[in-house]
Amino acid sequence: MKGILLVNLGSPRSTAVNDVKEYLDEFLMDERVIDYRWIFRALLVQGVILKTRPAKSAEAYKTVWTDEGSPLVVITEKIRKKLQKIVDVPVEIGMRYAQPSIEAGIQKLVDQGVSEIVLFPLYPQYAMSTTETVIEKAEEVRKKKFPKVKINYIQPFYNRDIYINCLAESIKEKLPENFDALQFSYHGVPERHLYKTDPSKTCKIDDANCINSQVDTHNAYCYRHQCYKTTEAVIAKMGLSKEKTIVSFQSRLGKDKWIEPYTDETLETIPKKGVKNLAIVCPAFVSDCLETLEEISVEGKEQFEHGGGENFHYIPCLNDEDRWIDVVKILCEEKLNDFYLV
Ligand SMILES: C=CC1=C(C)c2cc3[nH]c(cc4nc(cc5[nH]c(cc1n2)c(C)c5CCC(=O)O)C(CCC(=O)O)=C4C)c(C)c3C=C
Ligand SMILES: [Fe+2]
Ligand SMILES: [Fe+2]
Repeated sequence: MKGILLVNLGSPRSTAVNDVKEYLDEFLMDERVIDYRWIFRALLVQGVILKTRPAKSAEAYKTVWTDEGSPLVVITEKIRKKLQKIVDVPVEIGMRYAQPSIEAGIQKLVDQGVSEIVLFPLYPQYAMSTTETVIEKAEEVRKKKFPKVKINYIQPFYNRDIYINCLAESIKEKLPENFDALQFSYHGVPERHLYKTDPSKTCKIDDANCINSQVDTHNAYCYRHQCYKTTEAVIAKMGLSKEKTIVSFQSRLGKDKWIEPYTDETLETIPKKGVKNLAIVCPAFVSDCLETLEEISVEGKEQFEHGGGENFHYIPCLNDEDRWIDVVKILCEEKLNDFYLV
């Protein structure tokens, strides 16, 4: 029997400082997130970051938390429920970090008689810290606990027409009548991660070709390339000009160089260049979360206004919109059918 596991990033179990600390410990000790040798990672995470960040992050989580829990987990569960209504195999969720874990999700499917799973990492773009770590973790769990279970993984879908159409329509519907620019703010990653996922090791970060060229052997797994390609395809679909579009990267952590331009700096400076009315969307996230509801909608708005901006319009993620659920269904069904081919 077949089943579907939707995997998202995960959130702390509550906004208590200790729960946020436990979550950040698991998240940041992932070698695909902070990719230093174990000893240096432990020194940085446990010796520095976990001393102060949990209290600060707990305060931020409190501002977005709902009666049902973390927005990210609540929305992922809503996606599951809606998908379950339109497919005829069991659907469960699993989080890469914290609860409900990937292992718990697989266990729930196995308990319903499932032995072939389509696992959907809910990230449009590939990165070590997104798709790669989800597959790595799921394979570890599968080999250790469920060796008889087969898993088919859904690949990044940033360039799939069905997804681009869905995102373009969703943005179009929510755009204000008057806006000077539409900003696409993606979660950032350290520049180093782009080199690490380049199989040919030839990426020149400053070379615009990396962003603009079609997919080739060097950028096939390049997160930044995929973010720019997402933007390019969406604005083409919307009929929006490049001149009215801004791409930037948010949520930096630590002292390393992250991919540029940075969202916070961009928000402060664009009003002086004439962008007084801004619409902003975050297409690295399929569901709203701390990074969109607090970092962009609250902090980002303040940065924009501080820079002289007048109207800041945040465009929500796809969340549980019906048209997105239809895309999830199609992507899952493609992989469900793959099992027949092996
Ligand atoms: C969407 C893709 C994501 C990438 C790429 C990513 C990389 C990445 N993240 C951190 C550090 C943090 N991220 C945090 C929150 C967070 N990150 C993503 C997604 C991506 N991260 C999401 C969806 C969320 C929100 C989770 C939620 O519960 O709503 C946090 C925790 C919050 C905080 O303390 O600010 C950290 C820390 C790194 C280092 C990294 C790159 C490798
Ligand atoms: Fe993150
Ligand atoms: Fe490159």
